[in-house]
Amino acid sequence: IVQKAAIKQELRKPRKQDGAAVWELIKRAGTLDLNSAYCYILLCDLYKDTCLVAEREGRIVGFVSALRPPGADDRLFIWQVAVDPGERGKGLGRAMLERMLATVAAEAPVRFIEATVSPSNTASLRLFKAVARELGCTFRVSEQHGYPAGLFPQGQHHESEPLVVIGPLR
Ligand SMILES: CC(=O)NCC[C@H](N)C(=O)O
Repeated sequence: IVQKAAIKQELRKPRKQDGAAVWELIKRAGTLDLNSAYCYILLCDLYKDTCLVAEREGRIVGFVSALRPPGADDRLFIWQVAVDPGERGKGLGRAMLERMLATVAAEAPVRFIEATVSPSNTASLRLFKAVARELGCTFRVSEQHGYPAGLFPQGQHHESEPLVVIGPLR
């Protein structure tokens, strides 16, 4: 039996000093939209209450950015979930989302967790489905919502980003 390697990392709120390492992680992850380093420094500073990093032996190996959409105070929009390629398959993504939910819900109730996930990002879809199962509530993908490919600049050939909705959470 292959024992799942014990996950030895710390999940914590980011600091602006983590921004550059988060940018490097997103670049390594390769499946996400790489935002500017400035964007990640700002997220780790001004949005630290709804962001989280996983640090292992001094390296940033995981990151989640989220926000409360203005005017929808019972929703939590998960922007990016990034796991270092070397740390995949150990439940880190799920551990980070569960910690994020627990932290944010302690401040104010969360009834719906939302995200956009491209069809090719099957690992991310599996992760959100697992979180929905864990929470005992429905998971659905709404093609009408989210960000269709047509919203992106022609030359980028960006995939569509359908909206994933988990909830209502009990
Ligand atoms: C949940 C998640 O990681 N979504 C990714 C959205 C988008 N492609 C991005 O990378 O920001």
